[in-house]
Amino acid sequence: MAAVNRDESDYDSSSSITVPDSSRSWMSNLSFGSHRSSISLCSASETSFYGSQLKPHKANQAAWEAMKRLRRVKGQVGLDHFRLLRRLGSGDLGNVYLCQIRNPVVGLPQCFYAMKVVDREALAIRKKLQRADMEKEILGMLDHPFLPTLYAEFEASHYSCLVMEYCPGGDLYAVRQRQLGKRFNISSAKFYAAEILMALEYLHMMGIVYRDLKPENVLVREDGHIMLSDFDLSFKCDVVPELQRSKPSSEDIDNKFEKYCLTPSCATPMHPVLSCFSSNKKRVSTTTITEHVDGGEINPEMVAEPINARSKSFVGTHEYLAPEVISGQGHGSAVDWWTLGVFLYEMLYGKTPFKGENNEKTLINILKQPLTFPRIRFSSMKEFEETVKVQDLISKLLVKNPKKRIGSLKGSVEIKRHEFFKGVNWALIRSVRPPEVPRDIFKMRDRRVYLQKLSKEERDAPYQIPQHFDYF
Ligand SMILES: Nc1ncnc2c1ncn2[C@@H]1O[C@H](COP(=O)(O)OP(=O)(O)OP(=O)(O)O)[C@@H](O)[C@H]1O
Repeated sequence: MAAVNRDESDYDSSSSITVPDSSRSWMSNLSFGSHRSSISLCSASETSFYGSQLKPHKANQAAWEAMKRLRRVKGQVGLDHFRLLRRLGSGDLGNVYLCQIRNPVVGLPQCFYAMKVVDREALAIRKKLQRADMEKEILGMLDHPFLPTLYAEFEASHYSCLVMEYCPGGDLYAVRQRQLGKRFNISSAKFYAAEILMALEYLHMMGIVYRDLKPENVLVREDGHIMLSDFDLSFKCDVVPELQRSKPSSEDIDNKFEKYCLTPSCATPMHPVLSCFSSNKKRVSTTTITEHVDGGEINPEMVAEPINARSKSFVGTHEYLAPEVISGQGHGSAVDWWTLGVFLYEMLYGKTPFKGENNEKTLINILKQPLTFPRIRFSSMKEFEETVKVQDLISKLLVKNPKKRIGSLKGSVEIKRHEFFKGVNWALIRSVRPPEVPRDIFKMRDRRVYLQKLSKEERDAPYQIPQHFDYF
């Protein structure tokens, strides 16, 4: 997702430390069609539809039902079935539009969707097509309340279109700017961190390392709960379930790490993001079930962590890069726990922990500078106690050595057990009232603007791909 005033990088690493040119940014403004005079008016064709797969958590949702009915009636879902209302934002890969189904399904409320439109020709020239394809593949796999649902995907001319859930609450970077002192209070930060932790846990279980956690990529849904977005920097590997009967020693883990981490295809530098994407059975990652003997009782515990998945790509946002990404030594799922630490820090203190005067200094700080926290005044004993706990968690997440970082052995389970999250009802968190619910704003502003009735002519007119995708 496009960041506001935040420098980002997508440099491929070599095995040495690379300090990229601070002026380079991967938020270049791709404007569809601005460089081409015409686009052929071929009809949109649906390449595949993930709706045919089960998305159990969406079973009763109107937006999902409307899409299923559309597919049933039309056979295929394509661009001409949607009305694009406005551009929601743009990123390195494409533009995202707010849209609705052109002829609403009788009996169902008219729903909004977000459509990500990617110009495949332009991306091919920029050698970023594989990223877009990976994002599409990952989105198609997801079925989780805090992750995007891909309702439909199709191609229209040389554009690739992904129809997803629309999040009217903006991103957490923007939400933070509205808070008093541009900082969240501890309980709000805990809520958002807990939901993100659940989303990361699910991704890791699926063998996906997210790699791009930052407030700009955390969108707020209509009900105030979060949705992680933007998977074009993620990497995916095979997850092989494994039953682990005893707690592994750190030596075992180190051995495993050595054994799997640098298989040739994984270690190939200059092959960004996709270096771990191909299915290579040697690059085993694990879904582990451990049994703990605690006071004579065995407490089986599900641990899913692609610990052994490795990539050497230099991707991410400078301030959020983990030390092992910068040093190019190969990284795995522990990078997501590092970014969770940076995220929590930014939520609470309104800045990231290692930011330097420029990108180069930031990277050096990440590698060398010890973690410190700003001094703050406490308004209550409870706030003091909570601060001690959250600072302890952040310190454990921001351990520079990935093998010693919390979460690197048993994944999310270790983090969920931390004192800071004590009392969080993980199973019911999606039913908890979020700190902010954008529904009211949505009702007042967006609905008035976007729920205008279409005339019959408008509804019936066939959709034509505009010369420039921005004009609609
Ligand atoms: N589901 C959504 N609901 C509302 N707005 C969205 C949604 N998805 C994306 N956006 C908006 O569109 C912008 C661009 O989206 P996104 O980050 O997915 O594009 P991208 O090309 O992958 O970006 P990046 O350069 O970060 O890789 C976001 O900043 C956000 O404002």
